[in-house]
Amino acid sequence: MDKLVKICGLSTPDTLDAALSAGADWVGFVRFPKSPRHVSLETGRDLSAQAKGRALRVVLLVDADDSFIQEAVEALDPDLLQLHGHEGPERVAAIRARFGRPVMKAIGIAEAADLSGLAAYAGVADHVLLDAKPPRMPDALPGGNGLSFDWRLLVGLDPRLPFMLSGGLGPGNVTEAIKLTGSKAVDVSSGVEVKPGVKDPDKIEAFVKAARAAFAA
Ligand SMILES: O=C(O)c1ccccc1NCC(=O)[C@H](O)[C@H](O)COP(=O)(O)O
Repeated sequence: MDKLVKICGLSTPDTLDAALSAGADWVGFVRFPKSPRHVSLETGRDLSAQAKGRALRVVLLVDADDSFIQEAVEALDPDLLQLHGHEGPERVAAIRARFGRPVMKAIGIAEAADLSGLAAYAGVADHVLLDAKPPRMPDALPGGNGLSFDWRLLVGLDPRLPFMLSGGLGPGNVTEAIKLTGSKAVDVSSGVEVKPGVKDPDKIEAFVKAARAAFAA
């Protein structure tokens, strides 16, 4: 995987423009109604058109059924689908085959044992997103919680497919995260916000700059 910076949960033209102008490689749009970052099909269509040709467009879905995925694919025409629920290898393979888009499967990490599930996605998913496991609370979101996991778990890891590091990253810690894990790809949502769902253009720019500098070091 090339060196990649992804800004996830963009929901307005201005903050999307900030991400594109800062040089984000991937931009993410959330299609999950319980999320403060959820975009309607109409907004998603417009944002996706704005990003087309400037960044790879990712649509994030959580345990979505085929009709929900179909309408997202038709409206947003994503370059990649991010599956952030309990989709197992068979479901990931089925979605990839049916919708003809590359897929990134999110895996929640809290301890070393959580990494053992990765191998099952080799040859099935195109990428994995290693994210912090969500808190065990009834209303917790499956992702976008601003929580980190212990990055030392990734030292020496052979994930057998390209991985992107996520969870609690921000302009102030992405340098250390890249240095420690050697990750070639990073993803952020809460760390470039002023409050859940409200992105900050200055933080977006600072994050992209810090990640690029760390990749180059
Ligand atoms: O961002 C959300 O609201 C969201 C909702 C449901 C599932 C996943 C969600 N976000 C996942 C992401 O891609 C985030 O970028 C990733 O979990 C990291 O989030 P953060 O720790 O807030 O940077």
